Order: sequence, then C-alpha cells, then structure tokens
Amino acid sequence: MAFLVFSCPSCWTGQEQDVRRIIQALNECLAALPRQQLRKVCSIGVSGQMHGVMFWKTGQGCEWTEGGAAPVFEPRAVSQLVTWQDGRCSSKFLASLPQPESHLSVATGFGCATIFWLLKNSPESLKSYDVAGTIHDYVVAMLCGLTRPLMSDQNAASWGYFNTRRQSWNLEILRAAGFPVHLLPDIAEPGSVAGRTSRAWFEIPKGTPVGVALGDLQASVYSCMAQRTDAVLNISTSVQLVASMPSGFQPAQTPDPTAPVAYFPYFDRTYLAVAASLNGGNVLATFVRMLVQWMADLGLEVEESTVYSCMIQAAAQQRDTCLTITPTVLGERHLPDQLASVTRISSSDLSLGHVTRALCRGIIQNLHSMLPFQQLREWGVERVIGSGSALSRNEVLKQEVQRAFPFPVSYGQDVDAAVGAALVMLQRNFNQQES
Ligand SMILES: Nc1ncnc2c1ncn2[C@@H]1O[C@H](COP(=O)(O)OP(=O)(O)O)[C@@H](O)[C@H]1O
Ligand SMILES: O=C(CO)[C@@H](O)[C@H](O)[C@H](O)[C@H](O)COP(=O)(O)O
Repeated sequence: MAFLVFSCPSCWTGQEQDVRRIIQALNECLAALPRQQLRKVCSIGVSGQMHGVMFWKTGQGCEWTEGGAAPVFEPRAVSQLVTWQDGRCSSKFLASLPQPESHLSVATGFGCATIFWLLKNSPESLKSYDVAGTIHDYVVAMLCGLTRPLMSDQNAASWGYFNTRRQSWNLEILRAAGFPVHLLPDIAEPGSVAGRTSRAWFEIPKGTPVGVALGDLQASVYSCMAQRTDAVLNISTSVQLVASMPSGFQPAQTPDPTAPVAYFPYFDRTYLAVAASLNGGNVLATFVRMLVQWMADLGLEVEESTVYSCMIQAAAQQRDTCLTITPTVLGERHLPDQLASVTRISSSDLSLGHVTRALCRGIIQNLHSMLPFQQLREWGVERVIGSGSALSRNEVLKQEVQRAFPFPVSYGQDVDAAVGAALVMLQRNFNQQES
C-alpha cells in the first residue's frame, strides 16, 4: 500500500480526502438500497466532483471481497484524493507552468496543476502509481476491471491542459515540461459506456453496463435543464450559474485566466457557460463556525444548527441593509488573491440580521459580478432553476436570488447529479442496449 507523503510548506492549504472512506460511504449507500431493486439495475451512471485527482496502481487499485452480505470492492494501492478545493498551487506557481493549448485556463485544485505541484514538491510520491483519474473515474475503472481508466472530456477539461476541440491532452506541451503523461487517462465520449461490471456488485448483476463518469456539474444540469432557455443556479458548498450555449458555439481557443466565465464541455460537443464561484454556502458555514467559536471563547455553547436558524430568522426580519460584504473568503479562480471585505459599516447596521442579510446579498452580488444577469437574457434565458442545499435551506438567500435575477426562479424537485447520471444512461444508451 502506498500513500502520498508531502513535507508541507506552511503557505499552502492542501485539501485531501481519504479514498477508503469515500468508497466505504459508497458501499453504505448501496447496502441501504433494497436488494430486490438492485437486482433489476440495467445500467450504472456515475458522476462526481470535477477537477480532483487521485492515483492508483494498475491491477492493484482494489480488492474484491465476497465476504459479508454482498460482493464489494475496497481500495488498495491508492493515494489520497486531492480535491477541487485544494489550495496548494499559488498564483506564482501557476504562473510558472506552461501555457495550455486549451480554451480553459488552469487553477489550483485542477488535476494537472496538482500533478505539476507533486512533480516539483514530492516527486517520490508519484513513483508509487502508474495511473490517475478523478475519484469517479476510479470507481468506473474498478467496477469494470479496466487496466487504464477512461475519462470523459467533461472531467478531462476540468483538469486543464485538455483541448476540447481536438479531444486530446496537450501531450507535447506537457511532455516538454517533464509532466508524467503516462498518468493521463484515455478519453471517451460522455454518455458512452465505459465497460461492464466485471463481477456482481452488491445485488447488481455481473455484466451490467457502466457509463463513462460525468462531471457533477454537467450531470446536475442534465437532471433539470428542460429547455435551452433555462439557466441553472446551484448554491451548496460553492456556487455555479450555468447557461447552455447554442450548438455550434466554439469558445476562443486561448485561455484567459482573468475571465470569470468558463465554457465547460457538455454533451454532443456543445458547451455550458459557467460562472463557478468558490464562495457559496461555505461562506455562511465559515460565519457560523466563527460565531460558534466566539461563543465558546466567551464560555457559551451553541449548536451550529441553532445559529443557522437564528441568523436566517433575524435576516428574514431585516429586509434591507446598507452593510456591504464582498464574501470572497476563498478568492475566486479568476481572482485568487482577492479576499473578502466589509464596507459601509455603520453602528446601526451591526445586528445579526444586518450581517446575515449582507452576507447572503454579497454571495449573489459576487456571482452577478462574475456573470451579469442581463447577459443571461442576451443568451435567451427565460427562467432560472434554483438548486442546492444552501439555497433550499435558506429563505433569505432565496429572497436575494429573487431580488437580483430579472427572471422567475423555480426550484426543481430532482436537481441532482446522481439523477442526471442515471438519466444519461437511460436516455442516451437506450438504443445501444436495445440493439
Ligand atoms: N442547518 C442549516 N440551515 C441552513 N443552511 C445550512 C444548514 N447547515 C448547512 N447549511 C448550508 O448548506 C451548505 C451546504 O451544505 P452541505 O449540504 O453539507 O454541502 P454540499 O451540498 O455541498 O455537499 C453549507 O455550506 C451551509 O451554507
Ligand atoms: O468546481 C466545480 C465547477 O468548476 C464543480 O462543479 C465541482 O465539480 C464541485 O463539485 C463543486 O464545486 C462542488 O459542489 P458542491 O459541493 O458545492 O455541491
């Protein structure tokens, strides 16, 4: 078994997750589903958080165990998952990387940037592995027993150094920079089948088709964008505002690291215009944790859930405020070094209601500064579909959305990446399975 081991300079903030625990959570989810239903599964759609990267060793990525109630796979020679929230690549480090031949620029947390960082700071750790992928590419590879992982262009683009027009990695540029290109997965069409389950998985029969893993953003959009005139606004940990570009649209071929809107590949060579803000529900969560800590420092104990409900209630009473909060505590990919600020502070606007109202407004205003909502109208958007737990649980955030958007906002029932991944398999592979 091998792990990535880093000596950590104090200036970067790594964000890693334990692959074993993720797969354990997946197993628990599967175990909770009715066995009868699992027996009837006719195909498996997979999606997951984009940008992140993990490594494993060919042929040793997992072990299947038949013990217990059902056959499951357990990770073996795998690294940690370095997530999309990873902050180890400073602006200076990113500026030292070669210019990609892609319409998308590279930010911290993107797979190829992380690999470049490891190459420079921990080259030994890479030697233990010979393949890499997103966590969802790993799951597909393990289920199907693939020796080399397959990756959809949706996830490849999220790593950087991928040319969506040519559907290929920037191999020459990467090779010239000493990048270990053998780690890069092979590319497959999103919506296609990656393989079939090499064994029974829980009650799901051996030989069940498994789709190439999709990006969670594209899968969520697929679950709810009924018309091209719909935009999707998701606010959970982070925020994404998404509109679909007309077929035939091609983004400019050079990356612009200062552009707040990126064009992500969708299906059938079409693109989604995406304003992906790193500052969403996590801003409120940071505020809540700060209050809980202040209370603890003052000798008082309070539950986070109590703080959420009190602050939302207080802000619901406080319909307006002059207090202005730019809530970018995490910076943004296009402005990594611009952090949060509070302005127009007057002694009359310091209540919990004022601050929470200003925080919620600030999250929406920050999104508006990235993708002005009038632009959506120019793209033909007529309606916004709202989703995400931070939005659905927060009446004040909903009010601020309604206030800022010049469109009706409706809240979808099944706006969910898992639903989208299942629909893709059902709708796009139906003919394939019938023949
Ligand atoms: N009790 C609560 N009431 C209202 N909002 C909450 C509450 N708990 C968490 N949230 C908000 O929901 C956001 C998303 O939480 P969570 O569902 O855990 O993340 P994700 O959907 O990204 O996996 C948090 O960042 C926070 O802003
Ligand atoms: O970062 C982007 C888009 O660039 C995301 O779609 C990415 O895949 C991540 O999953 C999301 O940002 C995280 O989603 P959530 O936890 O905010 O729901």
